[in-house]
Amino acid sequence: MRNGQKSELLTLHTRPKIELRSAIPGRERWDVPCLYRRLELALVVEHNLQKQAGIVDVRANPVTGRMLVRYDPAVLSVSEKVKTLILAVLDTFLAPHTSENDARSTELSLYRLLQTVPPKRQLALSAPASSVVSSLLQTLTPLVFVMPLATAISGGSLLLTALGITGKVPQLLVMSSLGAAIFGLFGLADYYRKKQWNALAHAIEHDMRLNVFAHMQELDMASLGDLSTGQKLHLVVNDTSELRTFFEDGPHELIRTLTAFTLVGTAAIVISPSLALTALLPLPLLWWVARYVNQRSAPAYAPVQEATSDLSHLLTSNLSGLETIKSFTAETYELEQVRHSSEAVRQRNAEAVSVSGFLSNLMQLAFVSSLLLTGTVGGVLFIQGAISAMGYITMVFCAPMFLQSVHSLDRLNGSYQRAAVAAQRLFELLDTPVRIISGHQSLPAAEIRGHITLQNVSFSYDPGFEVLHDITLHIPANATTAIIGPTGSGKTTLIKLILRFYDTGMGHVVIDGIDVRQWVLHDLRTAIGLVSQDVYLFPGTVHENILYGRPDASEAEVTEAARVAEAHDFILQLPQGYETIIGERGQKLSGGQRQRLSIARAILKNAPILILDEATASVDGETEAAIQRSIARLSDQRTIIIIAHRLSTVRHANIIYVLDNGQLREQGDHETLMCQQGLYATLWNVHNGLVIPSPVEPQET
Ligand SMILES: Nc1ncnc2c1ncn2[C@@H]1O[C@H](COP(=O)(O)OP(=O)(O)OP(=O)(O)O)[C@@H](O)[C@H]1O
Repeated sequence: MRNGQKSELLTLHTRPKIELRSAIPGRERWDVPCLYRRLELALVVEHNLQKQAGIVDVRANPVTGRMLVRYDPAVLSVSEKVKTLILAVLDTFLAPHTSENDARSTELSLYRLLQTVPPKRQLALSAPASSVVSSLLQTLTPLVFVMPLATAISGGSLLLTALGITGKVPQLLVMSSLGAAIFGLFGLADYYRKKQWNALAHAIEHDMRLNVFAHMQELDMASLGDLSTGQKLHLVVNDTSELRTFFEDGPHELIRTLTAFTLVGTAAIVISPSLALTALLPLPLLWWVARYVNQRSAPAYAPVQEATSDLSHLLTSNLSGLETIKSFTAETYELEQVRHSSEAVRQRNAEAVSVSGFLSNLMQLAFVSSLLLTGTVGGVLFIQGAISAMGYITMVFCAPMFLQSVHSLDRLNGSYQRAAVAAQRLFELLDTPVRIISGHQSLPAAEIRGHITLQNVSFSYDPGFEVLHDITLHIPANATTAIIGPTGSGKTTLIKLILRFYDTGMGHVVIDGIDVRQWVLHDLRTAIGLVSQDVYLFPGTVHENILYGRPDASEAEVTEAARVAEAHDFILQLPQGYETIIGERGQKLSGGQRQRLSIARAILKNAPILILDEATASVDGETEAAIQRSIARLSDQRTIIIIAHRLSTVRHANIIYVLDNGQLREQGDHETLMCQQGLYATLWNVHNGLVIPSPVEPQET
């Protein structure tokens, strides 16, 4: 960040003024003047506001000084809450010390990013070197025209005459050939330069994308829980590509500008100091016009971007809710919404084109005026004999390149800032420590017996809100254990602790006598087959999805796993059987079919511990009973844990644990628990319609 911007940040630490422009439930547009022309602040505020609970999406626009906030009305019911959040985030980043730290950390991030470049040693050297060569040649390209022209109108080249080439026509031919050679060389050098920077930029993007993705995979659920899928995607795709965009052009633009300044400036001073001064004269004017145009042409397009973003948001939500729209016969209403939104894009675009057309003419006018000034003053100096024809022509041809640099430097600044903020966001994630550290105790799956013990386990997702309280229980090997309890009682949480998606706050989870924290994480998770509540299937074929459980399994093993999961018959009825493509998240299958595929996948994994978390909730009773029978046959070779709300599913389990509100209330087999006449018996009776649940009793399990 520039010093000027730093001080700008420092001066703005009084409470910012913000004003609501428009609001509909779930979406508000705010005027936030302190964001105006402060790209970096806008990006940082946008990033941090997005992390707040209830905020769905934020667009902070430094060009208009406005902010669009999409939020979840269920969490942030009133506008005042959104306002409080915006002010809290602004306060944090406008406070003097924080701003400076933030500026420093942005710069540090870019510096850290540059440190990742040297390992790409060859590219790190060849890209800047090719830029220097290409820039030198580009600065010389005006000579392609200057040399023949000067030869034709002057008395000929003294140098060529001295070399024995006399006569204007031969000299003209030599000059033209030399010019063509320079131009040709520049073409080659620039082609090579583009390839080098492109390769380096893509290598940086590729490495960063892989690092960030790998780190996301390693991070525990608690660290990632703050980021929405959209934000994760933004980091992996958009922020990394922001770095590539900068490296593709930014450093080369800088080298080119410096080369043009140095070469043309030196040439101008050698030819005539007064002409050099003349060439510099229009610079302040041009700088001012370039800034004016850049600052105003972006605002002209900002409303177009906002309208386009609104339209795409509307389309995305409409297209994903097509079934709901149809069921409420709201097609006409939705079409009107889209028509209105699309019309806004068209109108704003027309307005933007008329403004930007004017601004581009203004820029051209400033550019031509600058050239005319140099040309006129140079012409006067030539007439007075202060400079030669060659010098005059050289300046007239070189000045445009010199002056153009001013325009590109201003653009470069914007691209640099976007890359610096993207780098900061990426390093912020990479710096998030991995909290679930693998242990050193290695245990091959074949040697695992599958005794699981929870010793005085307490756990909370958020400090102060304990969801499991002092649980001690034993899950025997080669038997079926059921965990039941009312919704939200902590059943899934308990499973997550066994898998080490989270670590216990207090107490121990022990498998085969070893604390799970001592296990090699890979071994632990390989030893457990999980069918979770939220079935996730990959967009591919049925066969590929089952094979995900054990990629080296044979055809026969895949079919056998499908049979055990009662999936084989329905798979054969699909259009292409096992080769049927099941669509995104398996959307071409019914809920029950999806569940059976995920059971088959877990069975194929053939892990010594199999956990079924509401795995048969969406299949009919008959199919469920068949799956139960198949799984029961597996239970003498492995530990099976079943979580189910349908109590008939767990009736035959060897041991049933009843959780209630994070506490272990009862344990025993079905008969024992029924005799106890406690919570289990009540739930069983409710389940079988023997008791009508009262509002104070648990409604269902
Ligand atoms: N990632 C999370 N962050 C914060 N709280 C959570 C998280 N996941 C679950 N909880 C809370 O922990 C408690 C137990 O949730 P859990 O999913 O373990 O219940 P459950 O018994 O499996 O419920 P269900 O039968 O509805 O699946 C609930 O109060 C829930 O709100």
